[in-house]
Amino acid sequence: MPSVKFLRTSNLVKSFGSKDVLKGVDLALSEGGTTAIVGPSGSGKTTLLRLIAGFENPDSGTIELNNRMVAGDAWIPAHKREIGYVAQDGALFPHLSVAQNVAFGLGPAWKIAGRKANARRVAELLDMVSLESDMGERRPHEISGGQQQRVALARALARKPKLMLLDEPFSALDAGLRVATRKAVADVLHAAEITTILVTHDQGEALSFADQVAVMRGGTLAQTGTPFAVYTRPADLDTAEFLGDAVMLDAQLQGSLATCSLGGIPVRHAMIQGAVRLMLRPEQIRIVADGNIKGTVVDTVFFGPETTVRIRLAPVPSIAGGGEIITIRHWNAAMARPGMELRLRVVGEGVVFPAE
Ligand SMILES: Nc1ncnc2c1ncn2[C@@H]1O[C@H](COP(=O)(O)OP(=O)(O)OP(=O)(O)O)[C@@H](O)[C@H]1O
Repeated sequence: MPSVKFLRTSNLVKSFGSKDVLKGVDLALSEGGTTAIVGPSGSGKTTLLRLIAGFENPDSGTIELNNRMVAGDAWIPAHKREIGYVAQDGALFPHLSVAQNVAFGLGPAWKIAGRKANARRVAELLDMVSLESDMGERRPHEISGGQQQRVALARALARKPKLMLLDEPFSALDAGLRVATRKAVADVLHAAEITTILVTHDQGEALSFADQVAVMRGGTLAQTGTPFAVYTRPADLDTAEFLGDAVMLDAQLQGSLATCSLGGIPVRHAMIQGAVRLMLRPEQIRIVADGNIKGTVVDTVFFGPETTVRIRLAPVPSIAGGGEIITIRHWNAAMARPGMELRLRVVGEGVVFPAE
């Protein structure tokens, strides 16, 4: 029997004019979980989020939320779905103070509760997102981008939503603030046990934020799984390359051993045999003092904490292979200078795809 899911979209289809944006999306979320929908620009991520929120109607397919049909065979409007929504730019009202922005999120309850109760609740919400209550007097332009996003979150939390939808809420922030704000937002949502969907085109953000990652491409979900599973066992080549840097080599697969210029690499769950494309993540390839696999440094790029190193693999006469250029990373720039000959070792398993 399938497990009961908090949110389930079934075969969701949506077009705008002649453009087919969603071509049958099946997504299921467990209660309290965090899902990241990641995919290239234009793949349909925001459209999916807007259908779930109730801002748009699907052409076909259904959405069930918390044991209710909300779209498809029935229609529950956005304001009755108990959903919070934080947009890319926070969308705060510029003419209202921070406290007034948050109070707006209380909705009709704001009119019923007394002034003191409202002020208390606003202070509570600001505290939840780690903002000092004296910030309440300020206007949005008087606080930082990260603080603005936290105010937007406080406003979205005001009505105690069961599901929080975050549409690229960190993308306008600079790198340091982005990481800190993301962590703060994740902690708040986790503590409040709110089921969350984050839309992002940033792989690192998706992998670090969520316990389920759904990879969207061309209006369908190419793969859904834990961050570890989608990163280490991508379902296809495009997903492999979208989720991070990949070292791709031609290989011959026999049983569960792929033979290539980097030696014999174990492969799990191989569905094919013979000529394949083998994928390894760069961090699986280590520079070692001693070993059979040789390569020569072509060039390097220094990034601070790490250096990317392009290496031309030595010829391997036994398989008529070698000569490929691979890119790996190393923490010590001095270990790899152009022209140096290195020894390499592969750790872990590879993933294979049909040969092109
Ligand atoms: N209201 C609309 N009318 C017409 N076309 C639309 C509408 N909304 C979205 N589209 C089109 O649908 C496609 C998918 O858009 P969507 O915003 O869902 O993608 P996305 O994956 O969120 O992209 P991005 O990361 O760039 O925001 C795009 O080609 C977009 O132009």
